[in-house]
Amino acid sequence: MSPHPEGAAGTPASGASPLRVRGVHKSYGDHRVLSGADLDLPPGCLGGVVGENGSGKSTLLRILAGQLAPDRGAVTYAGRLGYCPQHTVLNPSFTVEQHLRFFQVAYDLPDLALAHELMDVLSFSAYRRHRVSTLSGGTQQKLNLTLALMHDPPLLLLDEPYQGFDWDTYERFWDLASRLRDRGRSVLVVSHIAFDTTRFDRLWRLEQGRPVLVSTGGGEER
Ligand SMILES: Nc1ncnc2c1ncn2[C@@H]1O[C@H](COP(=O)(O)OP(=O)(O)OP(=O)(O)O)[C@@H](O)[C@H]1O
Repeated sequence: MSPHPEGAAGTPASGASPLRVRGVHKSYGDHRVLSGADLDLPPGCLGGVVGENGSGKSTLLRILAGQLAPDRGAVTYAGRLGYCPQHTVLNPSFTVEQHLRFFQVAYDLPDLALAHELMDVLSFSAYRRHRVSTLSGGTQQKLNLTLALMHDPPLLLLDEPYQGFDWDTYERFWDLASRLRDRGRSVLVVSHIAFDTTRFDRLWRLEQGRPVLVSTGGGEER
């Protein structure tokens, strides 16, 4: 069943959890990657999914974002989502500002006030008129993240969002994620790195095709 913004199979998402995942299975040919994944992300929760390389984190996130259909299972969520994919999907010939304009139209936004604020927070406003092909990998990732956040969706799915960030930007990313959480947004961050786990309200480890809840609140790992 493919994800649907108003709930799987047209069933409006109900209850406190804007993201509800039930029994998601996914195989690539004979290679089983997800085997009955369940996950709930409430409002105002900063969640993390960690796991080894190849454990299926990106597959799970792509299914949650609606980019990939599961073989079986249901994903429901309420409202819009912001998805920051692992690999940037940017056009090298266009400038940063042109990307923002395209996404402004796609998201039907009256202005770019939030996008410009995010650029300030991530400190890359100086590159507004630069073409993507001239930007460093870290700056491209800042744009990738800005494009996912600029419409202020209630649910954010971020796949390795701090790749290539320097330490200051990495810290700023966490401040931003915490502020979004404090404003009631649900944020799910995927990472192959299991350090900094105390930053999460809920942490899952992807093991044998299923997210196993290893900590809730305060990052106390089981
Ligand atoms: N399109 C595809 N076709 C076939 N196999 C795939 C495809 N996409 C992913 N896989 C395989 O599925 C498994 C899970 O991949 P996935 O990218 O979801 O893992 P991951 O946990 O995100 O890995 P990483 O930490 O390296 O990003 C891997 O063995 C990968 O090779």
